Amino acid sequence: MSLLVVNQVTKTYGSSGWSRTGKQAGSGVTDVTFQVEPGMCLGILGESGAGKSTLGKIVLGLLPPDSGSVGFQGMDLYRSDRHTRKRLRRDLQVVFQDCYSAVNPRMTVKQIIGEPLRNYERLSAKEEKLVIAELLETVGLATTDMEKMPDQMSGGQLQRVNIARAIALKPKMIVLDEPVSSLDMIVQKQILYHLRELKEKIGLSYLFISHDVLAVNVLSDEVAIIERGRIVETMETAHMFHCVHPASKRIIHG
Ligand SMILES: Nc1ncnc2c1ncn2[C@@H]1O[C@H](COP(=O)(O)OP(=O)(O)OP(=O)(O)O)[C@@H](O)[C@H]1O
Repeated sequence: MSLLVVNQVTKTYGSSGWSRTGKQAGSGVTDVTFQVEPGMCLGILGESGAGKSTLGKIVLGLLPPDSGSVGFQGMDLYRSDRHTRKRLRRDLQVVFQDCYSAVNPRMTVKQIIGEPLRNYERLSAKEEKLVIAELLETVGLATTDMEKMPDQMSGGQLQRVNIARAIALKPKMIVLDEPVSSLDMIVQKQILYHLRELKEKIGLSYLFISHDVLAVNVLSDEVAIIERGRIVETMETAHMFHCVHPASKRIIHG
C-alpha cells in the first residue's frame, strides 16, 4: 500500500489582486495526483510560483484543498477525526527552507528537539536527555550542542537540529520544503547526503520539494515536474535527463 496518496487535488486562491500574505493571487494547484511508496523519495521539481509550497502545505494537512483527497497510511487526512489527524501528523513531519524562522530563538537546542517528545511521549527528564543526545549524534552534531541557542549555530548546524526534531518521533514521512536552498553549496551537499543516509537507515519516505535539479538528483527515486500548478511529467530520477515535456526539458536541462 502506498504511504501517501494525493488524488486529483485542486486548490485555487482568490481570483484577483493580492492576498493577506502579500502573494499575488494565482492558480495554486490543479488536479494533482501522485503516490509515495514506503522508503521512497519523490522529488517535486518546479520553478518559482509553480505551486510546490501549496502542495507541501496540502500534504501536511495545513491547507484544505478545494477538491480531491490526501490519503496517508490509508486514512483521509482531511476527513479524519481530530484524534486520527493527530496520530497521522506524528508520522508526517516537515523540514522547511528557513532554518532560523522554523525555531523559537529563545529556546535551547535541547528544548527545540524535545518539543515533539513532550507533545507525544511521556519521558522522564533523564530519558528525554538521552533521546536528544542520540538524535544529535544521528544528525552529526555533538551532544554538547544541547545547551546552545539557535544564534550560536551556523545555518547548516541549525538545519540539522530541525532534522533531529523532525525525526524525533520516528515518523514514516518527512516533507522537505527546499531544505537546503538557503545554505552554501558544500553544506547543501553534506545535508543532502545525510538525508539520503537517514532514509536508508531508518526507512524514511520523503516528499522533496525543490527547484534544484542537482539536489533532487541526489535524494529522489522519482521526480514529478510541476508547472503552473499541474504535474506535467513523472519519471524515475535515473531517467530524468531523457524527459520529454517542454517544461521538464526547460527545468532539467536549463
Ligand atoms: N496565500 C496565497 N494567496 C494567493 N495566492 C497565492 C498564495 N500562496 C501562493 N499563491 C499563488 O499560488 C501559486 C503557487 O504558489 P506557491 O508558493 O505554491 O509556489 P512555489 O512553487 O512554492 O513558489 P516558490 O518556489 O517561489 O516558493 C503562485 O501563483 C502564487 O502566487
